[in-house]
Amino acid sequence: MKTIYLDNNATTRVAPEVLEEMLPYFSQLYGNPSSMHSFGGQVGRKLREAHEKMAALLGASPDEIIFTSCGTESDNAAVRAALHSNPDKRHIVTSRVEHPAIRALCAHLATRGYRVTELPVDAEGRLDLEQYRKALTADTAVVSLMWANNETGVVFPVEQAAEIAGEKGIIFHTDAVQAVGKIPIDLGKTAINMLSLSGHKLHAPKGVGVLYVRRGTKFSPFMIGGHQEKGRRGGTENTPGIIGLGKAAELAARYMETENTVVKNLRDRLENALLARIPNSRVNGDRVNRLPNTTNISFEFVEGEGILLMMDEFGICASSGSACTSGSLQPSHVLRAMGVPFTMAHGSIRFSLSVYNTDEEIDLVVEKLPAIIETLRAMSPYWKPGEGVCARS
Ligand SMILES: Cc1ncc(COP(=O)(O)O)c(C=O)c1O
Ligand code: FES
Repeated sequence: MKTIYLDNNATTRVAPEVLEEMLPYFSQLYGNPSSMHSFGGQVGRKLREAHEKMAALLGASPDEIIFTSCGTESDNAAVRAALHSNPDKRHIVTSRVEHPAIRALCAHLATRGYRVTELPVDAEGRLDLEQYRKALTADTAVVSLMWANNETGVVFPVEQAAEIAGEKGIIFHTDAVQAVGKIPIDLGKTAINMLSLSGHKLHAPKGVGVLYVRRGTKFSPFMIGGHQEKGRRGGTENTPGIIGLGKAAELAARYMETENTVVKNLRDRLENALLARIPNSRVNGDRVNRLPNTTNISFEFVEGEGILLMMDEFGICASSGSACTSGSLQPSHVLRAMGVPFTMAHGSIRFSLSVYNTDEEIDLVVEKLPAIIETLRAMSPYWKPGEGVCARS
């Protein structure tokens, strides 16, 4: 059975060009990039090239790019560095819809004497910039707001938010793991101090990420050790991964327009067809300020897990916005923050596309899903439109 992969916000396929670029660095060119000999030196040159390619994608300069092990490490390193360089300040501003890499970190810091403000979002998942401005105080050390939400694709106005923080001398970090490669980013034109991204969301392999640190922003390393990454991230580099992510950055720049035309059209076609064919369905999140590849759709009175299992039988991969898998009967914190009613939140599915998806794949999902929802609703004693009771709540 062919896999129809519509779960690209979870992880992406390594692009064939990326794999090809990486392969020699496992077996033939395995030298240590820090070695004095030319065998290692040639790998060091290739790493510098990866910094340049990543910098070009982000509108940064190569010495502002630090390669890390993942998005989570970049997020942790950024927030901790900001707190370290502001030892007298104890306040962190973030939002209710951040990825656990920030949310759980802030919850941890709250147990270590920091005060955390989690800004709310409206029903469309949007941030109120006035409320944000008011949350910033003389005690605020760092703001961390995601550029785009992994569950809904909603894009936050981080450039404006960074300006506002900058005016008050507050360090601004953004988790751009889902945004990079999908929307144009030109960091040279913004006041953003730090930005995180992850290779595996960008058609590079898992286990490599980037932390951008603006020149002039104080930074103390999270990983203390050797002099790698100019002393800002100790540890022998994941050379194939970094070289792969450099190549992926080059490809992302090339595919940016395709993401915003071809992929966006496929996403819109999928979304519109499902909404038209399936009653009691709706899109979660702002449909205007949204990533071009993501749609989060709720199918009322059914469980997301049931939909995923039935789609799996046709090889269709997507994600559910409910949290039963984590042992909780609560739907995702993102949908709860948006106030999505339980009957809707429990049946929410995230489809996230990539440049590798085709018209035929979208046609198949549009053909199969209405019957799946109908089957599940027929099994649910609560499928009485208008009355709104979740099958398991
Ligand atoms: C918004 C966001 N931040 C951070 C991460 C974590 O990235 P990684 O898996 O590379 O640690 C993810 C991955 O799901 C994400 O979507
Ligand atoms: S999300 Fe599983 S019980 Fe509602």
